[in-house]
Amino acid sequence: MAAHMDLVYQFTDATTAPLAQRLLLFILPLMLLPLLLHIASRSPKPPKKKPLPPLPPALPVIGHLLLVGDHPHVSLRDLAAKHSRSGGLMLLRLGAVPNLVVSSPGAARAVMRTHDHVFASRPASTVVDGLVYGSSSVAFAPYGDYWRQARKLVTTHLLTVRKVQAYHVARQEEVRLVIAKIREAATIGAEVDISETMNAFANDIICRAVCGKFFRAEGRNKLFRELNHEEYGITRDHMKAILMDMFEAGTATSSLVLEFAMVELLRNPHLMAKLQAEVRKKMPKGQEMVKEENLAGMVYLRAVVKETLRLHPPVPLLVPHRSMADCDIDGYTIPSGTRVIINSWAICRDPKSWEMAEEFMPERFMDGGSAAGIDFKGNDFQFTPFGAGRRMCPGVNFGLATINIMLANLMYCFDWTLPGAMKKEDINMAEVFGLTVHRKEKLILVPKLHGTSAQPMKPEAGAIKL
Ligand code: HEM
Repeated sequence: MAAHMDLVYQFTDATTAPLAQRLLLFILPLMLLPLLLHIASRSPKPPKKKPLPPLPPALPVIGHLLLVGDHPHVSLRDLAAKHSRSGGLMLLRLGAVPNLVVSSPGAARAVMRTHDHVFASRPASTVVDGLVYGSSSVAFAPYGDYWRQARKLVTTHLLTVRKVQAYHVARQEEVRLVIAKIREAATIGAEVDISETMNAFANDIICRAVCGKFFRAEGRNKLFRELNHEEYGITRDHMKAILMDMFEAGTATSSLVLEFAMVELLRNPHLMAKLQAEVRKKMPKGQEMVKEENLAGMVYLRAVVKETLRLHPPVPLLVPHRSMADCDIDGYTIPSGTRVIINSWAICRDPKSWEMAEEFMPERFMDGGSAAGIDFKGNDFQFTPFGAGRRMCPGVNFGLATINIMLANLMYCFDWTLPGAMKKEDINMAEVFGLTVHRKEKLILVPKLHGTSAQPMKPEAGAIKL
């Protein structure tokens, strides 16, 4: 009994029974544990944050900057193949900025369709600010009221299907001027600088639409005069920025497609012959030039243009997007403010989506072909040369009208060869990367008038600049 009392004493008297105190401290939590566990299991858990997309190993400060070479679309494709799960999402730190790289149709759909409202902004860039009146152009403006008004202005006044059709006379006139100059070159056996000629042509087409017929001669400014900037709640400077944007966005893109189409057709003479046969067959006898109303039945022409856009999308990484809120995709968290690079070039060449992906094969888009139903209208995420969603290119119809009529006429009026002893294997396909990707070397070709056996008047060296 005395021993028992000793024990009780030891537990209760803090000064004289330290062993009992320590035992109590040990046993009490054990006794309370079931109760604590029960309470914890009933209280709401904070949501578990999803992980960031995979990042390749990075260097301090510069992050992944050195991993991106002279051809970012190519290095980003290779990095994504190595580091992202099924090639979809990967995070790169380029300097201080986190960049989400999108490299699969599924991830592109998530960014430009499912979460389009989150990713529809543009990152700020001081370079762009200097160039185009402080990001006030349509292409670089952040998402918001200003962008909405600016986009509405260009679509309603310049780029609707009806407006684009209304310019067909101007387009036909510009095509006629180019064809006349190439005819001159063909007659004297001169070479033609196709790169330069197509660029000037695309620029003149935009000029006619934006500035009116007499812009060059009289400095008049048709659309500037027509547009009431107050109606859109924007300043005159903004209006200038928006219309200048049309030259930037519309010239290089359309002319590059024409140039790459010609390069691919020269590299594949049997396809050029097939296209020429279609265009020449569909034309009424004796007509001097292809007109827009003749284009309707030219299905192979459309397939050639599509295939050119697939292998050579002029804007291979689209224009960067920016997220405006945290967003979960495919089990990853994408933090607000992330810059988004969509590698449309890589997706357009991915063998998982395309049969013989690296081959120029317009037949894939024809009836019965492996990509027969696929289009670039923003619904097929394996093929987005114009982007998709809110930021999709509003100039699709304008660009295609320019490309189709010119390519049809180049095929109808001339036969084409490479200069001198150059063989198709000698064509240099090296590219230079910018916002658009262009060929390192200019495309110089020799035209021969179709349907004439007459020899050129006198062979002449040097390319004609139109
Ligand atoms: C073959 C020709 C063309 C191609 C391949 C092309 C491609 C593109 C691409 C990839 C974008 C960015 C889409 C995105 O960020 O997701 C874009 C934006 C844009 N394009 Fe085009 N484009 C072409 C022709 C044109 C033409 C002819 C015009 C106008 C005359 C034009 C005006 C614009 C504008 C204003 C934007 C900015 C849209 C915005 O940010 O809301 N484009 N284009």
